Amino acid sequence: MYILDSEEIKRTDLKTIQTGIKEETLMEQAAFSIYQIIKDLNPKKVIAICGTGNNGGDALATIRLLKNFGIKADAYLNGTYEKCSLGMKKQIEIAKNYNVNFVGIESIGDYDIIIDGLIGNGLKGELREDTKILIDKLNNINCKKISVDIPSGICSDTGEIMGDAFKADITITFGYLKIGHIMYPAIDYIGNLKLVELSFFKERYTRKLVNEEQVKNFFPLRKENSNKFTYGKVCILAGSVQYPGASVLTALGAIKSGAGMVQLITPNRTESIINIEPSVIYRSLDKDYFEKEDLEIINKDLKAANTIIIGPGITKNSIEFVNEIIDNYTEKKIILDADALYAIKNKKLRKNILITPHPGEIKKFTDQKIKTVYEIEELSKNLNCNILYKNSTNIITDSQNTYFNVLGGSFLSKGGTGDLLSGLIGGFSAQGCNLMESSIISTYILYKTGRKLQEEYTSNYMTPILILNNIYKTIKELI
Ligand SMILES: NC(=O)C1=CN([C@@H]2O[C@H](COP(=O)(O)OP(=O)(O)OC[C@H]3O[C@@H](n4cnc5c(N)ncnc54)[C@H](O)[C@@H]3O)[C@@H](O)[C@H]2O)[C@@H](O)CC1
Ligand SMILES: [K+]
Repeated sequence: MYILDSEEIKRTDLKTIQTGIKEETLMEQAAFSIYQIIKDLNPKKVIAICGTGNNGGDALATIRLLKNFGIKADAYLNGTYEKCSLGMKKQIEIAKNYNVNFVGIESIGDYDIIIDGLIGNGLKGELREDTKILIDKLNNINCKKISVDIPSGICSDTGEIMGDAFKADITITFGYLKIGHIMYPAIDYIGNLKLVELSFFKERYTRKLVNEEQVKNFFPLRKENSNKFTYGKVCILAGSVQYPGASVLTALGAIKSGAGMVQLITPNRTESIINIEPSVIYRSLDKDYFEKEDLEIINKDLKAANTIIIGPGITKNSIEFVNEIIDNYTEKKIILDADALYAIKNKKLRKNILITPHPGEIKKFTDQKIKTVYEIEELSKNLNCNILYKNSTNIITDSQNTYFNVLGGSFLSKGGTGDLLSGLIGGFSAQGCNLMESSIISTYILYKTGRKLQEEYTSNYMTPILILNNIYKTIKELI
């Protein structure tokens, strides 16, 4: 499923109109879908709060339909006729022909459903003071709230709250989801999100939502006629005397993803991995941290792998070591996680490298302020590598194509989940998936499993190991 920004939506609208489908046809389709959703709620009295743009037009057309089909429905126009868009002016004319009642601001508390048609895709900058006051008033009315397209006050491109925002129980949008629908803090204002189709001219776009169908397409299937070499080798450079557990979680993630061989190399002694999972090929360098000169000792191990994971638990002491890995193993797929990210400051990377920062880790390698999907895509372009940005909504990008994963939740907010995720990504990469595909599959499996378990175990009780031990249930749904 494609995710569009406000410009792409406008372009789609224009292209559709250029094919010969009129704007009012699209508006009527939008209104009819909203009408059907509202009708099923059995309302007694509905009011639409209409702005002067086409968002107001959708809301007003809905009121006209409700009234025409016997439901009490009025409208409030926030502005003057003169200020209205052509589409909205037309809707006002039609509404008058249907005797729609336009009420004053003093009456808007008397309804059991409020339709928010103030501002949609046309929001520009921070909300005007008078609009903020109106939205605050609406938010304090106790009734069911429905937003047309996107709650007024939310930026369609980022999901930011531009001063204030209408708090909806249901948001009904058209044709495509927008970036603003799937990012925090907007998600807290959107309520139940419903997507309805319009006769839009369909095209290909560069941003998509991660869903089961996609993951099934990328998932590496296994053949009966195969051996361990069929599924690749991943070499993990992780851990330190300070963080011994991180390496264990990474290795377990890699092995349970289906990689043919998983080698774990730690500076410190973490022999316990053998007791937990004897199939892991384990090697300790018997020291506190990785250092540059260790490369000679482990060169053969790294050469034998197709994927290298480096970073979980290594600490800042190993920056030079990480740099050597990046510079000397250019033909390998490399996943740089956690403290390995310190090494990439001012470095040009490669297309076969993935970095996996969470918001707090961005400052390990750039002073740039990174928040929006545009900034992440730009960062990917500048660094010349793939990025998995681990925020509440995950963003996975190679700068050309971007995927959003919205399945995460508070069950992930625990130390160790990131280590496990790196292991899974490395494991799928070893099996032949590219780093984007591996990130998409791994985040999907981990988050979907966590989401299901959370219902039984609660988010508090969840641990990375609990999720890992159950990922087979999600994998079964994919193969
Ligand atoms: N293909 C499409 O794009 C379609 C769009 N439709 C509707 O049209 C909407 C877009 O319509 P428009 O482009 O006319 O724009 P909107 O109606 O979304 O926004 C314009 C309105 O917002 C107000 N506004 C903008 N910035 C503001 C600010 N900072 N503070 C206070 N008020 C502000 C303007 O004064 C005006 O009243 C969509 O959200 C959707 O509801 C539908 O009719 C169906 C088809
Ligand atoms: K709206």
